[in-house]
Amino acid sequence: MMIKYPIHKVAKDFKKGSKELPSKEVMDILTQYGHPPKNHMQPLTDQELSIVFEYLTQHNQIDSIESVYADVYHDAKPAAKQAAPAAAKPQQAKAAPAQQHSQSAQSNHAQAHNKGQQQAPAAKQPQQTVTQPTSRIPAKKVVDTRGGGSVNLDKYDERLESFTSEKTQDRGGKQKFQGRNAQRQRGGKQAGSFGNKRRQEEQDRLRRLQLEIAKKAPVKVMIPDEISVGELASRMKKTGAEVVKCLIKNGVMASLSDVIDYDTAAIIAEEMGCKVEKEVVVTIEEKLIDTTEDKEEDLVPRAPVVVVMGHVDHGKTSLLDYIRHANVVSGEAGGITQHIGAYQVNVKGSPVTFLDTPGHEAFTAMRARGAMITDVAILVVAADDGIMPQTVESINHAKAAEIPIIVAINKMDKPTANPDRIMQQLTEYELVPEEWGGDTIICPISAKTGQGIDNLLDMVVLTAEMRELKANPNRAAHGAVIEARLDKGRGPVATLLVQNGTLHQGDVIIAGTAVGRVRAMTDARGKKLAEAGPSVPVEIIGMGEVPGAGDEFHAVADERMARELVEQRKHEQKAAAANPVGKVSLEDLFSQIQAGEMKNLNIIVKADVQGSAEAVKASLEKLSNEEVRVRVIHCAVGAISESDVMLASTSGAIIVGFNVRPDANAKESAARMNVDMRMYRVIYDAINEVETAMKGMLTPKFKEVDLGRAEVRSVFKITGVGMVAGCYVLDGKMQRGAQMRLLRDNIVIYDGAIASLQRFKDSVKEVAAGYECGITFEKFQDIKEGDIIEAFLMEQIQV
Ligand SMILES: Nc1nc2c(ncn2[C@@H]2O[C@H](COP(=O)(O)OP(=O)(O)OP(=O)(O)O)[C@@H](O)[C@H]2O)c(=O)[nH]1
Repeated sequence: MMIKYPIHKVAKDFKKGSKELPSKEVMDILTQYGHPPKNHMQPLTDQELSIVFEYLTQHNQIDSIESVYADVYHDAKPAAKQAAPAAAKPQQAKAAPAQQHSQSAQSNHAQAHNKGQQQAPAAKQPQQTVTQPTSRIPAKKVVDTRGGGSVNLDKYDERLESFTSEKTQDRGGKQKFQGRNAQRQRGGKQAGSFGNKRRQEEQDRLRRLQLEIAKKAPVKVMIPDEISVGELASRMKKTGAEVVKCLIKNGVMASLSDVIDYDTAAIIAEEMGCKVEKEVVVTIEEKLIDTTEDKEEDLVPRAPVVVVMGHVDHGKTSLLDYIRHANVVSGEAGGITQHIGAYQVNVKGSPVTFLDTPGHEAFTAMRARGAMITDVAILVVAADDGIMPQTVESINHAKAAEIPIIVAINKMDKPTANPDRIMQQLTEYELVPEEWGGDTIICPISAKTGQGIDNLLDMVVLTAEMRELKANPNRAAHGAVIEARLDKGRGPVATLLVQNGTLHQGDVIIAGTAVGRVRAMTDARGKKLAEAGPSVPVEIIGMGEVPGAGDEFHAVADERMARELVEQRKHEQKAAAANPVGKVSLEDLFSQIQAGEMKNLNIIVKADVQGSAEAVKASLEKLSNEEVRVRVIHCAVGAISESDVMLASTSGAIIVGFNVRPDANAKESAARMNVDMRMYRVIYDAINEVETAMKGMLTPKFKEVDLGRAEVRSVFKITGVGMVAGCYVLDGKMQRGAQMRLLRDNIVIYDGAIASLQRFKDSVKEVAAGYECGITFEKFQDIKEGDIIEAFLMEQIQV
């Protein structure tokens, strides 16, 4: 059958680079193979077309067939559309026979070819010699030149596909090929109908091949941290059912709308033949806040930030005041007049920043909020007093924050001062003075006379130098909010400590959930500043609302985005309040140990007497094994306070109370911060529970559910009944039969059950808050006015 496909059209359809192929080149090929055409208008026969086609494809080879089919697969739709023009169809239909003919054409005209090979300059390719216009297309070199982009063969898509499908058969052997060829040559209509059938088969085979190749060329899927099953399916170009099936196979029962995590999704995607890439979702925070590490060469030394801690009345405020007012070594006029929460002084040319809020509460409150702002702690101990409970707390807080401690033995002007005794006591807390061979700097001072304060400041500078504190002033400011309040005239006022970068007037800052522009900046001397570098504390106005003390602040470039981030943070805060995150608890201790997250189990021990505190501490520390070291980071006598809870929260510790109870604030903070508090009355129970928890054998069966608290206001004796506590219910309710414990100064005096509950003369089941009642206890008579009764129920926990 003749095809009306003239030479010039063929030449036009074969592009060479961006140019059309000259008709002459096509004519040359035909001449070379013994079919000299009359002119460029001559329509080509099937056979001639095959020769041209094969010659061109032979001389424009691509690297691998897979790449061609991968393209075909990916561009399946557009390719199909482009292949549609009706004019192309007859030629495509002839594609298979054309190839078959090519063999005979080539063998018939081998001679002609050999002679004419040098006459085909257009067909020459630099990497190929034309000496072997091979008799058939080699199995692995093929077909399409689209890979090289030099020939536009869109029109021949289907033809090429047919060729390739034949090529897949070629692997079956030459004989088969020849057999088919012979059959074809036998010719006739019969062959035509066979041809149709065969073409169908070939197309089917091609489709299968394409599918296979598509599988080999995996779809790349981007998977975020979480993804719904439906979305995953669509990204993998699979059906939802397929994905659900694969999930079930992997033991995950999920429907299309369920959200699965990255790990699960990645396993499924890989199993389904996809190439997985993690989709990194950039949050507003990441976009807005520059968290890149500073390069060493950008860093310059910065002033140390110092906190003053110690027991009540040991002279913290006096020391800070002395430094602030005398401004001893700075020689600057004026002195510091305002209290803004922090100030900076010069010590022989070296600036030192002091947090002007004495005590560890403020310090711990900031740490609890994640602000690590201090570099050095000055521990003030009164020379005439000694180490007191808050001194110990301060030591433990500073140790937990891993900052060096300089001890200032204060009140040295007093005749009763006994620094040696204090140094002796300090050794018990691993603070061994330098003069005794340790590494703790001890400075005897008097905040009243100023004695030794120069030396103390020198030591601070020295300690800071050892730490090589550095920052990069040439970047957007970042730091912490030291104090914040609402001023009637000026609006929100905040003291910021710049920790890195430089804060400029006019900067947009975001601190916690507050955002605003720095309208004005002043230092502790009331001096206006245009900018503040690292370790410089400044008071600023211009925030939209009052930020929280301890909040981190960042200077940012985009105010609109900062406002968006604030909204997001507010939303997250709400969600977090509703669903507090777990910290350390005995229940999940074992899993944390196993997951390698837990190397140290930090414990805070509070007990009723020093002896038991020490005993509990020693016994707990003995539980350390190769995997976990049990560290008692704070051990003291007295009720569990809010400060203990904060320390626990910041150090990831659990609190063990031995014969003591938390006070109301501590209880509330522990619930808020999710700190695990365990109360025991027998040392053995405490040891046993921590030990079993470490072994993962803790099976809590009961938990306490608080009912309420009542205060004993009077005690009277009723014959036949015994001592009756006349009580006022402070909160919650009292309930007959409930468990109770009797506290005296937050020390547990007795625990048992409420035996009877009376309202006037009536025996009642429960009494609510705000009412008075009479309570008797089983087997306990030693009730005193002011005692507190805590009522609770033991509720079974479903394990
Ligand atoms: N003699 C003498 N008295 C001092 C010295 N330092 C402080 N004091 C006195 O000790 C008392 C307590 O001093 P503060 O500076 O208020 O002590 P603090 O540690 O800040 O106390 P709180 O703020 O209550 O925690 C005051 O009456 C001071 O006058 C000192 O070096 N020598």
